Amino acid sequence: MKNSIKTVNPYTNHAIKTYQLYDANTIDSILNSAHAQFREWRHTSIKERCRLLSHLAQIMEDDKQELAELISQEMGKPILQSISEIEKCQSLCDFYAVNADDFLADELIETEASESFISYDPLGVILAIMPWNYPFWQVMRFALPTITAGNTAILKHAANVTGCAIAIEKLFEKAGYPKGCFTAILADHDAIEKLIGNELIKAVTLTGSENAGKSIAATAGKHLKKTVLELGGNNACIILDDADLDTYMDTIVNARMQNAGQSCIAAKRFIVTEAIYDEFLDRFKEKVAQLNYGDPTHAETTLGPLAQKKFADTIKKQVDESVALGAKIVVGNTQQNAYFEPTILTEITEAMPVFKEEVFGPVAPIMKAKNADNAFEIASNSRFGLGTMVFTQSIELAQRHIATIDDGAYFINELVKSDPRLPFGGTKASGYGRELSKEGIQEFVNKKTVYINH
Ligand SMILES: O=CCCC(=O)O
Repeated sequence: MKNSIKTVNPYTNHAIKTYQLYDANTIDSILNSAHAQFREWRHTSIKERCRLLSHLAQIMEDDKQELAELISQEMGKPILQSISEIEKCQSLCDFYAVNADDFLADELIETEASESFISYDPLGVILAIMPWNYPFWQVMRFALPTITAGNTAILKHAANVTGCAIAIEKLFEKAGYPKGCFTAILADHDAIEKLIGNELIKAVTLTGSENAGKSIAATAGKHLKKTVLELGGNNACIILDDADLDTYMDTIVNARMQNAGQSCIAAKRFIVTEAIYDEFLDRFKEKVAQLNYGDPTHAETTLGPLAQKKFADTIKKQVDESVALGAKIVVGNTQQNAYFEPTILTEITEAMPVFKEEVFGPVAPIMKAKNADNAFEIASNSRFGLGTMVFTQSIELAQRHIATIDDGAYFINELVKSDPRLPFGGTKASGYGRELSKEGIQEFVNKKTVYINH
């Protein structure tokens, strides 16, 4: 069994660093220390927790360039997008620093009692298993509300972003969080399974693939532990005849191509009504041709490699299988190591991998729909349920579908995106539970009923 992790820069293919996995004793002592800290931390005031959030935002501001460079080096994200990722983490600190007090305040409910209310109490040590595609944001999205609610956190990050995991732990330390509030562990799957079974772990959250979600939820279920799962997506992007392409074409292309397409909420199926189809395809092609592939550390780069060569291999297979089933390549479909050329495909059927599977890279299958009803019908044919977006000037028509979309999000004239103020999460094979907003900070709490007669 491997007992080390080697990180590799996907653009240069050069090794970055080797890390030893933690042994069982080290993991035990981290868990004990997180638990010991929880017993203290749960009694700190919300005011103090919010002060630390603001301090954390300031430290990220000071270290922004260095942190962003680490993201770009470990997973190939273009530097300006890495900087935005750090800034989004700062905005999340700011959001909870202002709102946590309200979100966690006792909620009075009138009954026959002299007083009755819900008290939002922390649970204990929460384990997070996080992915590499937004290596700071996804971790902070879990950690900031969870810790601010009075829990402590242990992170098992994706191996290819181990440097980011350690940098995040250091950020919490530098911001003044007590030791044990947030700790990263370097561990393999077996160690994680064992950890989930430990009585000191009170709940588990995972952002990752559907299979990883099923496996972690099964283990957690065996031990009756709560899980929050944010899994894959296959978001439809519907373009209706009256879409305002002048205004939204950049947004639409960005919905698929940002982060080299490696986003759970990316637009992964474009469903375009007949009358606008040809114009849309031409304009999409034109924008894709303007993407600038290159060194992720250069500011002019807008498209980086995929985070690992094996991810590009998977995409190549999904595209080739779709082509064998009749898809037509308009542009793209070449691969070189971790680079996968932005690819546009047409003549798509619902049996093809590019339609029914999540394709985690810069691949845009574009389908023709007869009309709006047909477009929404095709869009709904997915096992996944993260989000749907529609571009149209017929707002009333789009609004009529609010009740019929089964996903966790529905965006009209905007790409599906996460926002600290809004709940984030999916349905069906995309998982369950919500992150961000008031919903997110109330996921890992005991909503305790308190009933008092004087
Ligand atoms: O991969 C999922 C996207 C994450 C986000 O934007 O919050």
